[in-house]
Amino acid sequence: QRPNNFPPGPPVLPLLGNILQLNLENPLKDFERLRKSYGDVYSIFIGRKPAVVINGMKAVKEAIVTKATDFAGRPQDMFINEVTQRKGVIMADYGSSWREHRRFHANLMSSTNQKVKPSLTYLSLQLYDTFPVIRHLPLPFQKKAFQKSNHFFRYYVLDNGSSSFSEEQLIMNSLDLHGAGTDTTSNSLLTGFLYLMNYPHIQERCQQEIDRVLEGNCQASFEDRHKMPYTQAVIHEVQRVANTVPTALHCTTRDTELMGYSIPKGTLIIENLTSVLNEEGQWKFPHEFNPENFLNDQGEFVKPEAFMPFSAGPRVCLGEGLARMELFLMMVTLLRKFKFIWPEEAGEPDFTQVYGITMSPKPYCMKVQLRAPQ
Ligand code: HEM
Repeated sequence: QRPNNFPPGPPVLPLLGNILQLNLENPLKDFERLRKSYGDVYSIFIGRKPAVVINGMKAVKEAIVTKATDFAGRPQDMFINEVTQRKGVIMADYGSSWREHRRFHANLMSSTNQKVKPSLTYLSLQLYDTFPVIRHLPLPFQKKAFQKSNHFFRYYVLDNGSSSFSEEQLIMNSLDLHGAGTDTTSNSLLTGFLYLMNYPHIQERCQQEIDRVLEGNCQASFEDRHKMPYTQAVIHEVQRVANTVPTALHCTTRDTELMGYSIPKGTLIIENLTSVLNEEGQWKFPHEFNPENFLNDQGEFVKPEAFMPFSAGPRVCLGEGLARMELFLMMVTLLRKFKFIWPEEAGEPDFTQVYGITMSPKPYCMKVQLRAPQ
């Protein structure tokens, strides 16, 4: 039974709840269908466990920004909590350990993020784990990676006397950052190049802008983005359609209210970010790939409020700054050097995403042509 004044939802079967009404391989269409019947805030039962699904910018904002701390918890009774032993940042509940670790990483990132190089601390950890072969190569990067990783570990162990810092926490935190930071950025890039190959006029317009702004410079810097409104709009539009993290799981930290409904403490919250990124009324072209979604009539870059691929509020993505920098520098550097072509023999492109904690495009082939030096 739904508690008093709980958000409405479909009829519930004993023990099974609503799981027969959800396609567990990809529930996003079901979430949208249920929204049409029950509104922006509704409830479903996953077995016997109630969950509230929050859709659309207005409701999502009220929950995670206006009522920020009320909705900043993470569920603690799931299988993943056993695996992570309730440590780390991502699945840690709202509380002092989460706060201390989040602050530690945020400080480390921002103190070193002033220039591009410092993010090597994180990048090197990721690269080192992803491509173990680099350990055996005599690359200058090797030494840097080691120094930076050592810096990270030393900083963690020495500079933090608090009780929530421990070796187990360090391991879980490293795994969290590795997990959260690799698939997300690389899947966004994969989606980006899939679209750019199939919208060659958009790719060319980016290249013209990049050539013009970087003329005479050997490298792009993150600051150059202010001079590249069109490329910025394209990268943001890529993130919008890539919808890389389609939902975020939260948990209420106290009895609270949302859009007039009552939600008890400890309720699982499914924040449907997909429903914001393609919400009608928020975007000029919600259902197509179109950089105009981020450009005003003067061709200037503008970021609508509904652009929330990193979520918002206290649990907003910790790596947002790093991810935005990575996406910009990688896209600009690659587009400057190469032309990306959809191979004729590949037939019609399939833009359907494969559902998961992170969404990815289906595997595809690309033709890469070196551009004449600009
Ligand atoms: C395009 C790339 C990325 C996207 C779209 C993305 C998106 C997200 C989203 C939607 C969340 C959940 C927020 C919530 O619960 O409301 C999240 C959390 C998180 N992300 Fe990212 N992310 C990206 C890259 C990164 C990178 C590069 C890192 C770090 C190296 C990172 C670290 C984290 C961490 C640690 C959390 C958990 C924060 C917390 O629970 O307090 N992410 N991200």
